[in-house]
Amino acid sequence: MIILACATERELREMLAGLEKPVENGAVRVAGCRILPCVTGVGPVAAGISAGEALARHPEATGMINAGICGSFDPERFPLGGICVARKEVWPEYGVRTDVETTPLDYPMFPDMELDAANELRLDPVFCAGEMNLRLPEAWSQGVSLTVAGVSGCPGRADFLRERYGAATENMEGFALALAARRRGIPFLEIRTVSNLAGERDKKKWNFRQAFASLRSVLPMMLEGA
Ligand SMILES: O=C(O)c1cccc(C(=O)CC[C@H]2O[C@@H](n3cnc4c(=O)[nH]cnc43)[C@H](O)[C@@H]2O)c1
Repeated sequence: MIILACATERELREMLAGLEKPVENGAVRVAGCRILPCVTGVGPVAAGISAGEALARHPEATGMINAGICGSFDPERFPLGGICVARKEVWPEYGVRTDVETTPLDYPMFPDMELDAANELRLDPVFCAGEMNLRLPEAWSQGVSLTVAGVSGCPGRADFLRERYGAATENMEGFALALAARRRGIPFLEIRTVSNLAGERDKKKWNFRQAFASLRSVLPMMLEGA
């Protein structure tokens, strides 16, 4: 059974739209795959708590997908409405903050867990998709995904994060969910659709509707042939 974790009801609804889904003990069966829908709430704290609860309640979970909308640092490779796959998750706010930047703490989040850096998790989306018997279309761009509690609210912050981390996209839950899956030892995939440019405050330039519409195409493509 795969946990499908989305921050909001709306994102979850779009992910499951149009798919046949007879209910089985809270899970839904979609094209032969058992999926447990989970609304995590917005932000890394809510997501971490929700992931812990879901994994405790469902020790039989064999994988986790995090799906939702995101901001893009690179509109050429990750345009509005585009589907992107995280190949690394970074939590840039974990560390020592100066006026200039945040340097990762020497102290690990979990002393019994080795991360790639104190606040980074390398992901392996192709391998994890295979482990979950899912397709990962090659057309979906892969990039570094940042998880923040504070959404980038100006171009300067977005420019800094893009340069510092080689970041492709920004979201508010991915790192927490990836860490929970890593700790449990199950495969993890993060698939997001772009709703806005990171750091762009002009809502007329956002396109949440297009990002939600793109979410509808994600599961059917991943389940093709399943
Ligand atoms: O009020 C704002 O400035 C603002 C800017 C962007 C997004 C929001 C949201 O309420 C959405 C948060 C929700 O969606 C994901 N998301 C979407 N775009 C971004 C982003 O640019 N930076 C971080 N997270 C984003 C996020 O995962 C949340 O679940 C508000």
